[in-house]
Amino acid sequence: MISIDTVSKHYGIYKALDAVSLDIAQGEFFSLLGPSGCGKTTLLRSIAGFETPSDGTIRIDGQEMTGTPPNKRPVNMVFQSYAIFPHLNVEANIAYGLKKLRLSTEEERARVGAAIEQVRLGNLGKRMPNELSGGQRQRVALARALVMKPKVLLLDEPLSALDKKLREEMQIELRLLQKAVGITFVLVTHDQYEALALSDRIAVMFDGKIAQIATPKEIYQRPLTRRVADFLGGMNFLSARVTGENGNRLTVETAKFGVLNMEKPSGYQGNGSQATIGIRPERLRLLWEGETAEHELTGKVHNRAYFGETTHLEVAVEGLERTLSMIETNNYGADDLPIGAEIRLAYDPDAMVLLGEDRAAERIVA
Ligand SMILES: Nc1ncnc2c1ncn2[C@@H]1O[C@H](COP(=O)(O)OP(=O)(O)OP(=O)(O)O)[C@@H](O)[C@H]1O
Repeated sequence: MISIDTVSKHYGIYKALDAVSLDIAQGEFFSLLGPSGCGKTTLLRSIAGFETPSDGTIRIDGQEMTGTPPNKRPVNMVFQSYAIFPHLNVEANIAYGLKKLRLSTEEERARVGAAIEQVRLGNLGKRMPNELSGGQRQRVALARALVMKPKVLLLDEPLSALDKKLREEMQIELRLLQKAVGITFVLVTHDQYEALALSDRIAVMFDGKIAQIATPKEIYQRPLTRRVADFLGGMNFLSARVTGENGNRLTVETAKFGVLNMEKPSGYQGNGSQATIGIRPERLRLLWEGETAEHELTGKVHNRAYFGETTHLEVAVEGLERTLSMIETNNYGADDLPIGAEIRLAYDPDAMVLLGEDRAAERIVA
């Protein structure tokens, strides 16, 4: 549906995008995720036609887009600051873009009505923007884009102006809406939870480059590098040493987690090299008295933070340079563990991932 082939964008000698390639399928909910300045907005704006790549090509639906202005592309963009007209009511705002299509009054009314239904604005059609909540205004912005029946909807941090609770509600709705309308959605966000909750696939970007493209589960559970792992959530990093190689598997020795057989990561350095292993905090589990596990460690509670539904523990383990972070749901009493308490914890070697090297990026055009 969208095919991006070695697209670069230079601002003077600065590389905002550096040879980015990716394909987005018809009907996919695809997110561009990364920290501020990584180039995700530049990429989205290039798809929309608001930026012209310095190099590379963008195809939409098989059509090369170079030289095609934004209003001639089969895409529509929803912005962070939902640009709706304050002097027009909801219906007139949604109908605005349709005027140039010169539809019959009935058809225009039907399309506006359908869009209002899609975003569940119900009977608010006659309201003025200043009589709407932030979430409702964002729905108007969405309806305004959907009413044009684009093949692709581009969303630039559309929910970032909303408060946390409303944002979470809108995330669920956005996902349902996308499945209902079947349009390809491309979302830009720096919020990893938003990307995980909404997307079919995510591209994580750093320094103008794609670091990894995968499904939410894969990118969270099997990050390719330390930087991707870190950006997607909490991760315990352990040093290790590679001592053997067999096909795409490596034997890896760790200080406290024994000898592990792991998948070879990208950028693998060779036998004998130092390696980094990651395990997510929620994949370490407290063992209570009488409980045993095949793989366990002992340690001491170094710090504890109560978060209502969960408690985060920092556990000092002798022989490890750093404390281990753990997240426990508060059913069993982790929230009452005193600092200094001796504990045992279980780990699952299958939840551990061998991380590849992050390559240093150069953003100045040579
Ligand atoms: N018109 C411009 N002129 C010069 N540099 C620009 C221009 N637009 C963007 N940049 C730079 O290109 C880089 C990528 O910008 P971009 O807006 O794509 O980042 P982003 O990942 O979307 O970040 P944010 O989340 O902060 O918007 C940034 O370092 C930015 O300063």
